[in-house]
Parts: sequence; C-alpha cells; structure tokens
Amino acid sequence: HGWGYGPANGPETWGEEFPVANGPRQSPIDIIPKDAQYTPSLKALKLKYDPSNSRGILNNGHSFQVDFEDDGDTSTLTGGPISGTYRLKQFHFHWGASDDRGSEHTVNGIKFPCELHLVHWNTKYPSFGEAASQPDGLAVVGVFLKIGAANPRLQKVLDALDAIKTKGKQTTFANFDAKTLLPSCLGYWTYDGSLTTPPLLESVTWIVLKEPISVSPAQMARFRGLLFSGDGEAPCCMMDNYRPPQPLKGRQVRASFK
Ligand SMILES: NS(=O)(=O)c1ncc[nH]1
Ligand SMILES: [Zn+2]
Repeated sequence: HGWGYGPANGPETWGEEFPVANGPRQSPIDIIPKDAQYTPSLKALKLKYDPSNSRGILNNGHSFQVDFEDDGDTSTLTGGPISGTYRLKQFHFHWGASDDRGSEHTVNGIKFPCELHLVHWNTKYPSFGEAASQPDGLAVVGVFLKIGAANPRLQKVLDALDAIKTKGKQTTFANFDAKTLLPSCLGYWTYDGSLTTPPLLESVTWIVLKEPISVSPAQMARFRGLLFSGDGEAPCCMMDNYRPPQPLKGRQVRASFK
C-alpha cells in the first residue's frame, strides 16, 4: 500500500521511500512572524483566474482537488516573490479530525483547522511534471481557514463532495472562480520549500497569506465526510491529511508586509 496519513504509512514513514523528506528545504514550516524579514522590494501578488478553466473535482485518496485547464495563460500567478508566469493547475485542502488542527503551516505554533493550497507551475518549463522537478518550478499559495461564520464561497465546493466520497471518484466542476476563495488582503510570507506530500520535491516557492478565510464547524464536518478509501473498501474517514512542520534548516522567511 502507498503513502498516506495513517500510523503505518504516514509522514514519519515517508523518508523510507522518499529520502528527500529529510532534505534542506522541506515543507510545511512553522512561521514565526517576528523572525520574518519584511522585504519592501517584494511585489504584490497578481492572481488572474478564468472561471471557464475549471474542469473537475477529484477525490485522489489523500485530499480532493479541483483541476484547471492549464494549456494557456488564462489562469495565472505573477508578481509576488516570483519572476515569470506560473499557471494554476489545481487547488486542494488539508484538514484535521477536529477544529484544533488540520493546517500544514502553523503560525507561532498555532494550527488552523484547514489550509487551502493553490498549485501553480512555471511556464518556462513545458509541463507541470517537468516544472515539479526544478527548484523554481512551482509556486503554491497557501490560505488558512479559521473557524467562524459559514463561508458562502466554499458552498459550491462542499456541495460537490457528495459525488466524490471515495478514492478515485471525480465529477465535472465548471465555471468556478478560484479567486473567490482568497481573502481581501493579499499580504504574504514567502520561503523556498517543497511539496508537502510525496514525492516531496524541493521545487516550491511558498506564498502563505497572512489573512485567513472563514469556515464554520458545520462546513468543516463536510470535509470529514470524505473517505480515504475506495468504493467497496473498509471506509476510512478523510481527515488529519496534513504533514507537520519540518526543520527550517537556516532558511529565511520574508514578509511582504510590515
Ligand atoms: N500539498 S502541496 O500543495 O505541496 C502538493 N501539491 C501537489 C502535491 N503536493
Ligand atoms: Zn497541499
């Protein structure tokens, strides 16, 4: 059986098959705001997402993701700490079994109940797969979800989950504007890191937004209604699908804001 988040195949075991798990630029990390270097030369993030590029929503057995058409430069990330143009490929979430945990990045050791990742790849490379093996190949925007009022922007995503309950299920997911999932303030922390799931490739420029978006306890419960397991297998609830913070190993975290 492959990697997962259980006792036998979880983050503590990943290094056996993916030795980069103990590399110099692993993610996530604990962000300590007072240790972040305010860098006025950091540009504002420019996110231009075309809703007509959303394709489908898939339960991949580790999380669920919304996939985007990335054959052209219609849904892109530019500016921020990156140079060039990065295309939106997919977004997905990580969450906990209870509201006291679930995020991958933490802030002063604080865990959020959920974290959204918008995954982009550098168009200087021919494909996502190629880019994923390059040190400047990927840029992931991380958004914390904080318990509060129900977030109407999540409704379309949550309503699609009943159709993708088990591993491998997918359904069409058209005309979704990923921009609606972003907070109003785009201030961010940025550092050089990795994918937080195997193969843990050290190719990600992380851009973690300071402002969380809201999610209600009832909405969080709907994430937890998904299954890691496939149809006909013993049901295993999809929750606690997060990697804990990894050693900083001397890396600097920069802040776009004071
Ligand atoms: N969680 S993550 O955004 O680092 C990721 N994206 C694709 C595979 N893993
Ligand atoms: Zn992720």
